[in-house]
Order: sequence, then structure tokens, then C-alpha cells
Amino acid sequence: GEMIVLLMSGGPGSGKGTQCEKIVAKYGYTHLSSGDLLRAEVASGSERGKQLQATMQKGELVPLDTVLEMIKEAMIAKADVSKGYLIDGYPREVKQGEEFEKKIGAPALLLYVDAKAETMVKRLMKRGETSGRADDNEETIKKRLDLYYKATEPVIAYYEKSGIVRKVSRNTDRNMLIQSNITSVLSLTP
Ligand SMILES: Nc1nc2c(ncn2[C@@H]2O[C@H](COP(=O)(O)OP(=O)(O)OP(=O)(O)O)[C@@H](O)[C@H]2O)c(=O)[nH]1
Ligand SMILES: Nc1ccn([C@@H]2O[C@H](COP(=O)(O)OP(=O)(O)O)[C@@H](O)[C@H]2O)c(=O)n1
Ligand SMILES: [Mg+2]
Repeated sequence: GEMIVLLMSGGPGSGKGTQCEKIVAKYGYTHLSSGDLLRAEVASGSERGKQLQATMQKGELVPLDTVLEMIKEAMIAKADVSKGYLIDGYPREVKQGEEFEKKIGAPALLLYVDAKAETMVKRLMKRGETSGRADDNEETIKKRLDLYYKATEPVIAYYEKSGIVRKVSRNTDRNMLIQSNITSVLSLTP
């Protein structure tokens, strides 16, 4: 049947990964974090991974084709068992969204985690104490944040035109509050 794709957007350290875990626990979607896929490629020590590492350490975007190809491969690998995909951290720019629609399909929803810049920086600095992530340092965090406002925020406006954007806000005990009801979409079975 129909393949369901949800996109999870938000700034660096906004809590995309954390919110995705909650959705997966509740609805059993396949979570694919583009950042995690890229970090796995770096960890593999491949030639492709070495090039990616340099880009990510600077807080810049890796080439569009590379990340889209990795997402597509990961989706195909899970196609038999997946009831839907939750794609975290992609698209990072409008062009990435356009290419996704051409090569894979149209998303059902774009979920968007809203957080203040100050909050994101604070969380990433804290996470950096233990994460071992080369990009969880003050200088790279600033670049990731700048790039988010410049390139990624316009993605939200782009999908707003099709009426599929749902904002996720979090209360203090980290429960997920999604503006307007998404249960009807999330509960669909393919
Ligand atoms: N206080 C608080 N901390 C949170 C919340 N959500 C996430 N965090 C913390 O903030 C940090 C970033 O959360 P992630 O879920 O890794 O954020 P992300 O958007 O996936 O960030 P990237 O991996 O950089 O893309 C982690 O250390 C989380 O534990 C929240 O609702 N409240
Ligand atoms: N679609 C993507 C996702 C991640 N990336 C790269 O991977 C890094 C980490 O991405 P991430 O999603 O794990 O983390 P945040 O930048 O959201 O904190 C980014 O800073 C980019 O260098 C990318 O280029 N394109
Ligand atoms: Mg993440």
C-alpha cells in the first residue's frame, strides 16, 4: 500500500531525536536520523566517511546527493518490516525537500520542534560534555545554528504551503504536545 513518510525538523539540539523516540515507541515507525546515518558512515572508516567527517566538523551541509542516497538505501533496507518512516534532520534546505519528493515521494507531515536559540546552545554544550560528537563545541554550534536559520527554516515555510506542518512543543516533563491532531495520520496502516 501507500508508503507513509513523516519528516522531523528543528534546529540543532532542539530535541528532534528525543521526540522521534517517543513517536517510535507509540506508533512503531522506522526512525531514520540523517545525522546518525552520516555518523555511521564516518565511523565505518570508508573513503566517503572521511570526506563527510570534515564537512560535519565544520557544521556545514554534506552534498545533497550523498545524504539522500543514504536515506533511500536505509528506507529500502527496512521496506519489508516498516509501517512508515520518520525521517529526522532532513531536509536541511528547500532543494533537499524538492529532491526528496522527486526521488522518494511526498511526506504526509512535517513535524517541527520549536526551541529558542539560547536553549539549543545550552543543551548542545551540555551534551558535548559526554557525547564525543566533534560538532558539539561552541564554534561549530554557532555555525550549525546560523545555517539552520538561513537554510532550514525556509523549509518549514515551503511545506506550510501544502498545509502539512505541525509544531511540536514540549512541556517540562518532556511530554510531546503536538498542535492539532496528528493521530489520524500516525495511526494509518499502510
Ligand atoms: N530539558 C530538556 N532537554 C531536552 C529535551 N529534549 C531533548 N533534550 C536534551 O537536549 C539534547 C539534544 O536533544 P536531541 O534529541 O539529541 O536533539 P536533536 O535535535 O536530535 O539534536 P542533533 O542530534 O544535534 O540533531 C539532549 O541532551 C537531550 O537529552 C527537553 O524537552 N527538555
Ligand atoms: N540532512 C543532513 C543531516 C546532517 N548533515 C550534517 O550532519 C551534521 C549533524 O547533523 P544532526 O542532524 O545530527 O545534528 P544537528 O545539526 O541538527 O545538531 C550537520 O551539522 C551536517 O553537517 C547534513 O549535512 N545533512
Ligand atoms: Mg539528533
